[in-house]
Amino acid sequence: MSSTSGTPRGPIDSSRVPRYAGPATFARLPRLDEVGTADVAVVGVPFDSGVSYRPGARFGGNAIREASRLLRPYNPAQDASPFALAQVADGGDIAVNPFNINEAVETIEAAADDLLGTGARLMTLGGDHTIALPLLRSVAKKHGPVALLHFDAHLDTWDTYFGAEYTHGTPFRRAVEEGILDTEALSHVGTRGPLYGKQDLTDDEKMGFGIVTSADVYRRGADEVADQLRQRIGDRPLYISIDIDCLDPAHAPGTGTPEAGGMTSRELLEILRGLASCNLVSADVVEVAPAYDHAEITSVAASHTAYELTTIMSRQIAAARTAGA
Ligand SMILES: N=C(N)NCCCC(=O)O
Ligand SMILES: [Zn+2]
Ligand SMILES: [Zn+2]
Repeated sequence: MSSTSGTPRGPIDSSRVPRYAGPATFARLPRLDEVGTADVAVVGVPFDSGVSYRPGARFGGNAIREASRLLRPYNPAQDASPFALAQVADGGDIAVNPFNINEAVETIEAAADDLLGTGARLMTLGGDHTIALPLLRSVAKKHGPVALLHFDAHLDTWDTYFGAEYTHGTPFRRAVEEGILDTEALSHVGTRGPLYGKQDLTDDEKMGFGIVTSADVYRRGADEVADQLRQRIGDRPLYISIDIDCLDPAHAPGTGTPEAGGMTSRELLEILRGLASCNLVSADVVEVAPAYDHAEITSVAASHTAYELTTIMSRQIAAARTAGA
């Protein structure tokens, strides 16, 4: 059955089947092959060959799925039941070559093309931040250059590492060079930590990015930051890329390049809720490296982050359907 028409199939009922039983899918949702097509496809990309420090984000997607067993069907913060409003399904993993970054980038783009071609929006679970480039390429083929909200401790607009163009520190410079971002609406949020030089900031600004540092979030508060971001984005098609290291290492220790002084998970979730009216076409949550995690702190934060993003998309899909009906 194609579930984009008819009643969406929701998560396994945790009052009947204990939530710790059985194989993990995101939020205990059905697999994509069980429902045919989905409005939102949650997909893993187990790839971390683009990292500059600690490896391990290839295991991030499955760690987020495991942690997401505790998510419940109603989201009070957005007053919505995301899995009833739209068909959300777990599309499994995009299997990519760990020994050839260029090939991996091509494979991710092709797989994203296929999924977006079915009409689904993507909620991608990384993987390291390299994967944002092929995902953005694919989204831009469908929507044209997109607005980007990039939550991260890092700029990720550096040029190359050891001569490599495709790494987790360089996806957004490549994306600007390729013309797949709307340079009127680019923001980093949560930025902090030492840089290679002041030029990093000058280059970044020239590419069109605005910066909301983690200290700005602390000083101005989540609501004001969300208002400012919303104004900049307007009704443009929006892609949100969330590097879990935007959070303080206290809130997300399980990541590859941790930086002190980050946002709290409460701040991140609140900013996202403040963006609920934006036209979110796809999103990713990347850089969860479970080997450095403790008590699933990081993967729980990442699962709630993906839940808020999924809720935003589901609400918009339902609203568009009502408007079109
Ligand atoms: N995208 C992430 N997580 N990190 C980028 C850090 C690049 C560097 O080592 O300078
Ligand atoms: Zn980062
Ligand atoms: Zn990053």
